Amino acid sequence: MSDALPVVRLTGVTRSFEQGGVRIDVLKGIDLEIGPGQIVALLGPSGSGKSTLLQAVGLLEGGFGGTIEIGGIDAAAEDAAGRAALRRDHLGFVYQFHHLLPDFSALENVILPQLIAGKARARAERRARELLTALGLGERLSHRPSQLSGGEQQRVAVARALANRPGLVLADEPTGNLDEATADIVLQQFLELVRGEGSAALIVTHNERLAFAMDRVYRLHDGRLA
Ligand SMILES: Nc1ncnc2c1ncn2[C@@H]1O[C@H](COP(=O)(O)OP(=O)(O)OP(=O)(O)O)[C@@H](O)[C@H]1O
Repeated sequence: MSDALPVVRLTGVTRSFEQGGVRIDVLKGIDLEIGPGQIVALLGPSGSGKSTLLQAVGLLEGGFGGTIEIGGIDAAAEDAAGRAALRRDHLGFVYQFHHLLPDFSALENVILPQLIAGKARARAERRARELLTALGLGERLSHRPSQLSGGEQQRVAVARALANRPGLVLADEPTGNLDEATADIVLQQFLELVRGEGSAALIVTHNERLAFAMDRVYRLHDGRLA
């Protein structure tokens, strides 16, 4: 294990929900450390709290106990703007459904987050072309999401997540809405690209075979990681 700073470190992270007067403890004390470039699979039955754990790392929601550090910075010590900056500078997101902007082309969907992060247009476009081409979409740059297949849409979402070179990519069942054969191909391409880029990743998946091709595999069970 190198002594490089982990991209994320969770210490004793907890999360409970209260519904109709009943309290459920979904996360009961999660310790997790992911180093630079490490690809980590997260498995677990439906309702075990995988998405909740990704939300903790994604800093989009409050209500978590314990400590969440991103790039060595304690997220709880930051205000909303500080947490937004941590997300922008360190994290990329891929969801089960792509959430691409429908009125923009594949290329523009990958350029946009880079412009928001302050990159110059020409550089952002070069990067977007490079990523989309690596994912086999070099001939689909000007297609809108509705003109792309489900697998192609998801690959654009992958390119978008990687556009700003995040230290950590968070992926919540990134191929969950695709048929099995397409899901396999897209997840493999995603893994190869993440590896090539040197990003770390935390990937929720039901694909045990591909999970075991990752660097580490965790299972979430009864609120804890094993
Ligand atoms: N906002 C909420 N309010 C109340 N309960 C919630 C809320 N969000 C999640 N839960 C509960 O927390 C538990 C974990 O949900 P979560 O979505 O994290 O599971 P998951 O492992 O991702 O499941 P799946 O594989 O089905 O997506 C579930 O019992 C769910 O009902």
